[in-house]
Amino acid sequence: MIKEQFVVTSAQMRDIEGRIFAAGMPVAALMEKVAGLISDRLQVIIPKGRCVGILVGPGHNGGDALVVARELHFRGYQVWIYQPFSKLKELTNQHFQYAQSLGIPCFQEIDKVPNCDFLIDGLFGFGLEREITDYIAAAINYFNAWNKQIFSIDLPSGLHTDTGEVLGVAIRATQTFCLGLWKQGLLQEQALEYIGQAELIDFDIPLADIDAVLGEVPKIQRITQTTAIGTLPLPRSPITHKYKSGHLLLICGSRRYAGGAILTGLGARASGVGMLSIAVPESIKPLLVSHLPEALIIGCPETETGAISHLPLPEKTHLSSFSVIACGPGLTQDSTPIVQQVIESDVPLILDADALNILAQLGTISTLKKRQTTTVLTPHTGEFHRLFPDISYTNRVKAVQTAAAQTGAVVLLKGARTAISNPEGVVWINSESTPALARGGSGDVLTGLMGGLLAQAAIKQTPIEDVVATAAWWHSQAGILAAAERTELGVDAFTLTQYLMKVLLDFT
Ligand SMILES: NC(=O)C1=CN([C@@H]2O[C@H](COP(=O)(O)OP(=O)(O)OC[C@H]3O[C@@H](n4cnc5c(N)ncnc54)[C@H](O)[C@@H]3O)[C@@H](O)[C@H]2O)[C@@H](O)CC1
Ligand SMILES: Nc1ncnc2c1ncn2[C@@H]1O[C@H](COP(=O)(O)OP(=O)(O)O)[C@@H](O)[C@H]1O
Ligand SMILES: [K+]
Repeated sequence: MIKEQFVVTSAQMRDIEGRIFAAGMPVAALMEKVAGLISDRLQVIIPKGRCVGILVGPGHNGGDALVVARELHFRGYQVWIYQPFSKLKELTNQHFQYAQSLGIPCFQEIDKVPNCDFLIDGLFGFGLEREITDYIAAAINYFNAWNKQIFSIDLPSGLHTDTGEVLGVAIRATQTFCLGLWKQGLLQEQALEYIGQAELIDFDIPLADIDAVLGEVPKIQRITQTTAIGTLPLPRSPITHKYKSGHLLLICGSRRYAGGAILTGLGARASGVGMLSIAVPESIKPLLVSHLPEALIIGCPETETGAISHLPLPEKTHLSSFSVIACGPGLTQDSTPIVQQVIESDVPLILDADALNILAQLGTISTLKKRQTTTVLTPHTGEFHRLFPDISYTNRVKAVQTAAAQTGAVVLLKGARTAISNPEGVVWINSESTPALARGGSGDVLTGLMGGLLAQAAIKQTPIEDVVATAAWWHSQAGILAAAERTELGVDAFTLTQYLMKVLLDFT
């Protein structure tokens, strides 16, 4: 495991730091080390000599900020301190005394602070334990209203370390320097607008201390480039052949939603899967053939609404010749028998979009409980609510853990920070994405991509949830790359499929 993968609660961070201090590392030394790293980063970002306002809280987050104030002061920045608290922790108080002895202007009153273009938020870190009220809340609102660049130490002050919810009011940071290990709250959707650009400041926490607190297999992990790339079926064996790179069956599309089938097919194509079969209603078969000449397009009998009525394949035996089946994009809700058929098959299965809506109608838990092989569900929040009406999805980590435990499936809940859980409750969070993906069709692309990767993984026995996490990572990295080159308005689902390959060229 690498540092970037771990995700901790405030209690776990407290325990980990407690082990470091118990082993002999003086608190003040760690603070000096951490704040020194932050000061180095800030000197790269903030032009020399500029005015910098330091917001200091009563705890060690404030202590960090005071060390930063001292260092920037010596480096020639115009520093002032706003410190409105009457009682400070001992170490924080010492740093405050010293800053004052250096002649750094310190203000207790909000209306006395001079204007400046850069603010350092050292009010609260992972020790925030209750709602922020009265004059501190007023101060946070005041500084937010400046609309200046704010750099938060560890967390934007006011965010709950574990859930990311705003405790009354919170600093809207331009950048957040998360200390040591990613805090769980920084990976929650509701925190995103307060975090700004987040980066991890590694201060050499021994892995032994992390393992001692989080255990061998941590419950929650951040998907990282390293883990994602490591899971890809690369490099290929020189003696491979098309059947050794998996055979994926997509069951998707309808006369009404032909595009969904094409997008899913293009996502699958980008995965590198060896053999791709796509079952669609007969009437749109020519369309698929023209877009995906390499795929085996299976024209199916269709209902009068233009949905697949049944698969023309001979019963089950044929289905089991596929490594993976991905079913749902553009299917419409008139294809219930197909969804029942694939659920009853013994083939690893991804259900998305309308297949999920049909599953919800059939009864999520009762229908899935018969399945013995791999099932992956990829709902967005709306589909999730239909599938699991009594699971709240405000805490998305808990939501996917509960859904996965109840169904025995791997559950991926799509969104700005996609969360994935396996039935044992191990959760992966995709912590980097782009709102450019929030457009119709981009979920279809993910389904195809994931199906193709799973089909290849079946050959290599790669754990299912690692492959699902890699698909989510690859998909969002393609969105990020496309948005960088075409703006966040320029990433339609078809374009997204074209960027999937570019991502790998960057990372491999
Ligand atoms: N533990 C350590 O020695 C280290 C901690 N670090 C820094 O210290 C921070 C944790 O320090 P602390 O544990 O002191 O906690 P914080 O500095 O996050 O602040 C908690 C303090 O604020 C008070 N407080 C909490 N909620 C409040 C509210 N709503 N209104 C008013 N006061 C409130 C608490 O009573 C406590 O004194 C980390 O986020 C990080 O910035 C790093 O320097 C590494 C070393
Ligand atoms: N605000 C956002 N930021 C980043 N990614 C997002 C955001 N909103 C949605 N997404 C991603 O976009 C895709 C949308 O999928 P979905 O809702 O299934 O679309 P469709 O069903 O139309 O294909 C998912 O991969 C989801 O994670
Ligand atoms: K802070």
